[in-house]
Amino acid sequence: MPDDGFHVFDTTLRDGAQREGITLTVADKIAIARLLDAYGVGFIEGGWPGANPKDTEFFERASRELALKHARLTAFGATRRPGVRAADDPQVAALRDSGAPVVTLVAKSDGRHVERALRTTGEENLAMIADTVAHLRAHGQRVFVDCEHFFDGHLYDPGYATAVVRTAAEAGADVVVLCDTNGGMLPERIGRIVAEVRAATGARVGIHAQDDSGCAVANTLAAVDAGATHVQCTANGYGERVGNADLFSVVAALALKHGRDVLPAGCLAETTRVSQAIAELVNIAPATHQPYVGVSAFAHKAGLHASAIKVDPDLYQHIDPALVGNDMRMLVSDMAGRASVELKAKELGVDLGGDRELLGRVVDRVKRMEQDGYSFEAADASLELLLRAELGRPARYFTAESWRVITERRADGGGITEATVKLDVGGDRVIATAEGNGPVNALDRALRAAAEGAHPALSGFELTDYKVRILEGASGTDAITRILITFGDGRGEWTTVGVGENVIDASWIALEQAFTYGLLRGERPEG
Ligand SMILES: CC(=O)SCCNC(=O)CCNC(=O)[C@H](O)C(C)(C)COP(=O)(O)OP(=O)(O)OC[C@H]1O[C@@H](n2cnc3c(N)ncnc32)[C@H](O)[C@@H]1OP(=O)(O)O
Ligand SMILES: CC(=O)C(=O)O
Repeated sequence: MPDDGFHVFDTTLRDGAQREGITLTVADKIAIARLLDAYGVGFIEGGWPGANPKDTEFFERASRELALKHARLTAFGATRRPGVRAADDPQVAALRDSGAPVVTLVAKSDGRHVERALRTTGEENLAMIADTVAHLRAHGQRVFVDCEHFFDGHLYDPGYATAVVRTAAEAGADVVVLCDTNGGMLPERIGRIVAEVRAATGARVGIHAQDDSGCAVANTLAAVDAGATHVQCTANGYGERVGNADLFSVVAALALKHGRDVLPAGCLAETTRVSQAIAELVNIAPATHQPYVGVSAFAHKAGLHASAIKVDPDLYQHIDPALVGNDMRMLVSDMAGRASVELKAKELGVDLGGDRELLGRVVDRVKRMEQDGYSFEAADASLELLLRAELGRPARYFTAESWRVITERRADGGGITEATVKLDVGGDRVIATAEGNGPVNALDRALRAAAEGAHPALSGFELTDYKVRILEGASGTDAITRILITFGDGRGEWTTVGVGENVIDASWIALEQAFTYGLLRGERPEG
């Protein structure tokens, strides 16, 4: 269990929810809080009680429903309004009565904001901070103070910004968090100011970095290097405008590069799973290129990289992906060499026996096909069929003699699409015709009708994705079309690629391969 000497503070449910496109229900918040708690963060900022009914309800339900194992629930809100006592300010009362053992208070620390946004004096702002901290402390709550616009404020008037930190600490704030609210700072300046503030005040200092200059993670780590012992982050970097410091990058860097025990034992390996689960809950597709957790974070495409990775994966990876629950992936494309193909074949469970001549043939074929418009990066199933064919062991459950599609449109707007396929299935010539709502649907049905008798597993295959990409767009309707088709069978999914001068040709190739590959994988033992 990480000790209280270093805080991983998550604000996904508060600052993360300020991202455009995220709208969380109370149930979403509870589910995310459970994931973060199991992941082992020290604090979960749940929202701003009193600011909206949802956040108020979250805190009511959290006290009853969330039995947090690692994290302490934290309520966020502002210092009292100017000219009122903290005890008489209804929004301070909402924080006090939220049931949260910890409160994070946002306070102004930039003189310009005090004068122009709060419309009060520097002195009154200091009194607002001191009163509010003392009031909540007197009610037994632990208090952190988020100094909004701290770094800009420090550049404008270092004396006043430092006085804010000193006031908060002297009033009983446990941690004074220096915020790069506008996100424009760079790491060197963050490190220097954090060190100066610590030396001047002796306060325990935290960091909250927005990502507007693309430096939130670097700024967080620079602050830690300069002595900050509390890091505020959000899952996948969600947050206001472009976002916050990504929790997963920060935690992985602290654990794996700084050697700090920031999570309970065993939790770091859950990083990728937790990142993806939260992405699902907020309904934003996981960022494929996110450091540490993205599906491409350890995907290797260049042939030279693969040839070194074959000797030792560490030669082209900054960490072992398993440490954060991710996997290395090999991509085969026109940038591949023999080593890429060899490693990819291993990943797919196809033994090429280290045959250099065979590997060279596969590389040449892939490169030629990619030149013609194919892309194997996202179509492992097509690549595996190609490897098997080159090995002289093609997967073949049926052979197409011909296919035909007719689409009829009537003047009244009605119409029909009909496909006929002629197959050789185990030596029998089978002809089947089917109707569909479009050419691909009709071909899909006709193919099943022809082959299902011999291969009943086909009935369990379901099309889950169909992507069309027009290549060489300049040639208009003469363009080449690339189709990626994904099928599933309840146990998993697979993707095939087809290329052709028309969309139906390309779709047929991808469809035929998808059915073939589905039957092939059905022969393998579960898992
Ligand atoms: C940097 C950050 O991301 S901080 C997080 C900010 N999060 C949010 O704003 C989301 C939730 N906010 C809300 O629901 C609303 O803004 C509320 C309920 C908090 C306030 O709503 P309203 O009372 O209608 O005020 P409004 O939003 O227009 O303005 C904010 C007020 O808070 C005051 N204020 C701003 N910062 C502070 C502070 N640190 N201490 C005290 N008061 C503050 C402003 O001066 C302004 O006062 P005014 O109403 O006298 O002009
Ligand atoms: C507190 C906060 O979210 C900020 O200053 O950016």
